[in-house]
Amino acid sequence: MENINLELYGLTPRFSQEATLYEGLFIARVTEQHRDLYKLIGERGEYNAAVAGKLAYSAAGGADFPAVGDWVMTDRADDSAGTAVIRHILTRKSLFARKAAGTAVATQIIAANIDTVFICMALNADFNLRRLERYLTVAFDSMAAPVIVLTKADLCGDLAARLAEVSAVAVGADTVVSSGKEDGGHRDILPYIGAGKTIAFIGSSGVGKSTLINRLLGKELLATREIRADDGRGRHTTTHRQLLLLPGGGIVIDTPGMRELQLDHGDLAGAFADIEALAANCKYNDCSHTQEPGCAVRKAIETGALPAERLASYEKLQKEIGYEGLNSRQLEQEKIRRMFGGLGEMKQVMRNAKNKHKR
Ligand SMILES: Nc1nc2c(ncn2[C@@H]2O[C@H](COP(=O)(O)OP(=O)(O)OP(=O)(O)O)[C@@H](O)[C@H]2O)c(=O)[nH]1
Ligand SMILES: [Zn+2]
Repeated sequence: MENINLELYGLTPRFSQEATLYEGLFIARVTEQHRDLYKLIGERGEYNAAVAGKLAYSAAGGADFPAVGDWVMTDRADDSAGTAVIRHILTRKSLFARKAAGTAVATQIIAANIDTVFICMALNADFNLRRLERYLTVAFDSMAAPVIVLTKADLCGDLAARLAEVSAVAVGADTVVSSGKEDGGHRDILPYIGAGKTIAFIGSSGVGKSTLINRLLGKELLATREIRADDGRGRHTTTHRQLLLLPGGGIVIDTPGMRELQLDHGDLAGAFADIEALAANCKYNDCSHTQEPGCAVRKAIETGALPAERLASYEKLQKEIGYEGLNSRQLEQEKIRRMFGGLGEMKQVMRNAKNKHKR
């Protein structure tokens, strides 16, 4: 019987404490998800589990389903006598979610309990400040701490200029530079990684996420682009765990969902703290920053303190989030299953959501 130190997998007193509420059940972390089947790591090692019928039945559009990174309570400590059953999900400290296709409110949880998310953007043709703003919005919404990683520094002729541009949009997030081509080219991200801390990488395809993860793992576990091209079997040909321990300490989550993360939820207030701060000085509380007198935002654009494109992308994202209104965190916390029990309650939720975005 193995004896696993779950702290290495990110177990903290806060989760242990919550687990004591469920006497007779066993705590474990989700390391892989394959449709309805989950792979978990528990005190006795890895085992397979499925979701309890009751949990599945009450799950509202996926927000109540476990995802990679979740801490869960199961009915057995291993699967030696059959697949275990997941009975509860412990309260998430962060989560990445997306709207399930074709539905208005159903949310699919992509990954949970990530401490730090590295937003990767390459310093070549991929470089796009507007996209960076969108990723920051998603990251702030998740409650994971964002760190911007500018990759492929070896392909950049004017690093200082790029850094200056990024610093104008990177409100509240650190920025580091990496180069996958150079030995130790990932050293600047190391201070953000430590034992028991869970990290993840997001960013466009091809920016070098797998390359960075392989560096951290110290081996070519993930197929990077040239390897994939060779064998023609498509991405991620090497079957790999979706939650992995790093040899130097820490846990990396890399699921297909994280890689394809759509930019549909976001916390504008976090990603656009500069605009929110300016707006606090507008003469009118509900200033739309279009033609109202005493608008501090427009004034900042006139004086050049705020780039006009930044306000434009703020407005665009605001519109996109708009009526959808509810961010993933609200969905999680308020449990839509109960919220949409009655129309009156739903209206109240919409009102709250609208007020939230007005602030
Ligand atoms: N010049 C240069 N190339 C790099 C660097 N990092 C990665 N690459 C190359 O960029 C390509 C894509 O890298 P990947 O690590 O597969 O990118 P990814 O972000 O994991 O891509 P997806 O798996 O599609 O999401 C590969 O050919 C890498 O060798 C870098 O710092 N400099
Ligand atoms: Zn204004």
